[in-house]
Amino acid sequence: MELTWALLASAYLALLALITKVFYKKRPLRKLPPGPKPWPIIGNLNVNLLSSIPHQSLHILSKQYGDIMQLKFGNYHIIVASSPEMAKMFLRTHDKVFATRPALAAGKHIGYEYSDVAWAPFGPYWQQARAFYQHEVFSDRKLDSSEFIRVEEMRNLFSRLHSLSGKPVVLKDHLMHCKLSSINRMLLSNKYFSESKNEISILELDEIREMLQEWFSLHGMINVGDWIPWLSFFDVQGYVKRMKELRWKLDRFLDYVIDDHLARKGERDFVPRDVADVLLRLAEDPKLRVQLTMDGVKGLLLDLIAGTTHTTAVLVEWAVHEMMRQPHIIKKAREEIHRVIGINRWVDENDFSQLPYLEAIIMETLRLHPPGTILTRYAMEDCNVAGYDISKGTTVFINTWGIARDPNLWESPTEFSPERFLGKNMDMMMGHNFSVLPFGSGSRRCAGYKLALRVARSMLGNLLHGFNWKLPDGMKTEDVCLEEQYGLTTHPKVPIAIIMEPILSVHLY
Ligand code: HEM
Repeated sequence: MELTWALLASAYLALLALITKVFYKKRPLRKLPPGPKPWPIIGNLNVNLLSSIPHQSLHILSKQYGDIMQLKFGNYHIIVASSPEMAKMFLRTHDKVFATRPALAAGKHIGYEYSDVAWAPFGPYWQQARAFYQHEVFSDRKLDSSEFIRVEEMRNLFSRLHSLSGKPVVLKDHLMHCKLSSINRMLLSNKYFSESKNEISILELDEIREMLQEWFSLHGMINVGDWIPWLSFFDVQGYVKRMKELRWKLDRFLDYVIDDHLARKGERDFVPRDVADVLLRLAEDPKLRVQLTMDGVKGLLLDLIAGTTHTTAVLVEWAVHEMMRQPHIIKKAREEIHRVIGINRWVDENDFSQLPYLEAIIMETLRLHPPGTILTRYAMEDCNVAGYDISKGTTVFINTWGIARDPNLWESPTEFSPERFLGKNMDMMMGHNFSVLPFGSGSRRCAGYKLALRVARSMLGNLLHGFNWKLPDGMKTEDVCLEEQYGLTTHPKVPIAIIMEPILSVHLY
């Protein structure tokens, strides 16, 4: 009897061993980057990360865990890179593995089902869309031919500021107004918003400004439903509800623009006159490598409109905030401009090569206040990075804000000092020098940097050239706020109101 039991027990154990061997392959040990211990269910999505400014929290965490660290958002792995060496690993060495973005709710709802360039997954559609931008919008020829629009709109801005001289103006609103008018005319041949009660249009200026503000804010939120999918149904933070509301408003605007263009297309002797016309013609092209849908047309237009209005306005805004705290920089920059340009004309988009101090101010602003503080990537396959095993499906954050403030790389890193860039070339900001990456790097580098730089240089240059800047009575230079408001573009938390006093001849305004 005992022998039978012993035989049965041995047979059972042998069977168990066989099943285990067949069904459970031994997992090789994976080497993972260090990181804080995740909590059950939420992982490291703790209150600190959700409520604070993410690039600042990640910067602090990376000091403890190193320049490559692992977090968990819900059940998903996140890798944070915080040094030039690690940034280079993801953006250059393994660019092909990480050349896509995670599919988050913002991309679905307000990135037109991932059909704009910024959200589109790496592949033929994204390549086709970037090539379209390159040829139809950002080539030097196209940018030169639309310069007159930007010049006209900038003059309109200066004449508005001239009429408000002596009164405090919230510069941010005026910069966005100007950028919005320019880009809509460049892309759509029309502004499509009204600037006063006497004009009638599909939207008022304030409405479109608020829509774009919301677009940028929602892109910057950490939406818990993206990382804990079973919670997405409840939309606990209400972000998806806001995205859907915004999508409705965007559709109303963009459908109107598209219908207006389609109506003109029916006219005799029609020739495409703007980017929207060309996109609508492509949407009907059966030979296109990847079909372009109406959502795609809207997504591609929206990227350009939003990309231009906020980013460049935020860059100029930060420069003004920093300079108002150090008036000697304003004086030095204005002296350079008046010496080189004289006082009888405005600064052109092409004058920058003769204005090294202005260029250094823009570079220093891009270092200290990169409008996009974190670059986002997504692993398309398993990859070994710096000896660590990164699995397919991992999201990667590259904290460019933290890198550009690293005391090991930059002397007095939090100090605004344009002098550090005197004699240096803007090329170093274009993704080759991994200690300063305001436009990103690799395949997903900013598509619109050429336009951005033309606009920022002439805008900031002319604000210095044509106006004295004064703080309102009772406000001291040290009162100018440098706190950040996080979003897809991180902008000053408290917008500055300054008094702009014209200094050139009246006929120029
Ligand atoms: C100061 C101005 C600007 C800054 C600092 C800036 C910065 C950036 C950054 C950091 C990225 C992410 C790059 C990466 O992931 O490696 C980006 C992407 C992008 N930017 Fe800009 N940008 C600016 C202006 C513009 C303008 C004016 C446009 C268009 C009119 C634009 C269009 C885009 C697009 C479409 C992408 C997505 C590229 C892709 O995923 O393939 N940007 N930008």
